[in-house]
Amino acid sequence: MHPNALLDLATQLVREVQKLDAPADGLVSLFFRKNKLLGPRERHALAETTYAVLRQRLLWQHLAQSGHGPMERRLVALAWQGQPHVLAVGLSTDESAWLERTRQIDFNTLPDKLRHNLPDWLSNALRAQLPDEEFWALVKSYSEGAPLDLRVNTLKDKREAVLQALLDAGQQAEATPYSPQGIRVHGKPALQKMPLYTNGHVEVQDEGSQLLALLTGAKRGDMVVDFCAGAGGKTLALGAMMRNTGRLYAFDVSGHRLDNLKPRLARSGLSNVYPAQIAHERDERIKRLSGKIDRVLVDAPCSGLGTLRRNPDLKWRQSPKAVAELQAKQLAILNSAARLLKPGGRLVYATCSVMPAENETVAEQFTQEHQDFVPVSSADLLTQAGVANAEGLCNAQGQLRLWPHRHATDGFYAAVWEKKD
Ligand SMILES: C[S@@+](CC[C@H](N)C(=O)[O-])C[C@H]1O[C@@H](n2cnc3c(N)ncnc32)[C@H](O)[C@@H]1O
Repeated sequence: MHPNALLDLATQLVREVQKLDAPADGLVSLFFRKNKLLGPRERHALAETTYAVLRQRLLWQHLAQSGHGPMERRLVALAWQGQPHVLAVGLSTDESAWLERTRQIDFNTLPDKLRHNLPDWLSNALRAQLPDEEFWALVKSYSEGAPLDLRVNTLKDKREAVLQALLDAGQQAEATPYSPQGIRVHGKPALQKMPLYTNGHVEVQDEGSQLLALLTGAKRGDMVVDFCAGAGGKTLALGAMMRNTGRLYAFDVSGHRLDNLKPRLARSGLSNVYPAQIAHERDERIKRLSGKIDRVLVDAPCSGLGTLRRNPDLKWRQSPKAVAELQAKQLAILNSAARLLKPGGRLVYATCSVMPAENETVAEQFTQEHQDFVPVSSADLLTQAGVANAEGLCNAQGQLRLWPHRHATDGFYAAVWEKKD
């Protein structure tokens, strides 16, 4: 495609995504479905440029003020991630001269806000939790993107064997430092074409997610509920921990998300999973299973603010009001899910958020209101599950608290309780 046409399409895509009225990943996929002539390399350039605009939106908007022409075209020029010749050929002489002038600016001299590219409410919430140096390390991690983590399906294979197969196929990969089932792959392999993937030996799953599943301690013969199962990332991990025995209910209010679990289940070889759409957290099905379940995982709907490496649009699409609304929902779901547990059973509450309002605050309120649930240290449970240096993954209360800049995972949180006998 001619550079002019490619820059025009990039401008259109950035205009769509900048409306911030829908998740960026969905808008990018939709755009590619509508523009079938784009080749893989062009798609990559457009997607990466769009994400680069979102990641450093305040900086680019500030620099774009000095240029001419449509704002989105200026943002594309500033954040361009494709081949340099596209800009060299596609931009006018004036545009090229302007871009060159912006490149002379030393970004380190700019105000903090243009360097961290976060809305005030979010930077304040992060700074309240992290010393200055760590805050900037976190900001840096956001612009580096996320690695590709795989979880080995232990029903079908062993981590060492999968790792060797990947290395033999010329991939750069290594065992993840914490999860005993994890492999981190560098570069962008065509995973979906690999037999290891199509035959269900591996699934894509952030190392942090793998640790959440481990916290449940689900084992052979257990009755387990994955309350907010979605497309089943954690369901699959739980089913493998249970060695395909017992009964694993995968509940979600979204039938569409549960539908996405089906092909993954087929690949995984699991036959102990019972997906079921529920109307809400107080659905009749939940009442019927009350007091019968050994392990409940509540992977609650959350702001997703722990996933900014992958979803930079969320920092512009979320708000303090949305976080407060989510907190109320999270407590309602947790309270309802807790009723499922039998005495001695274990409850895990998890989010992919770094906001205390969705994490420690929810856990504290639950503990205060449920004298029959005793908090359990995630650090101890992870150590028992064979995770090295588990203390370093947890907050002062022993709850799992993962950070991209510290642990190279998404920002996950988990609190665990056991129901008194
Ligand atoms: C963080 S996502 C789950 C991700 C999933 N566990 C995984 O590992 O792929 C949260 C899920 O909660 C679901 N959800 C929202 N409200 C719910 C409710 N009241 N009861 C059960 N699930 C709910 C959403 O549809 C969404 O799929």
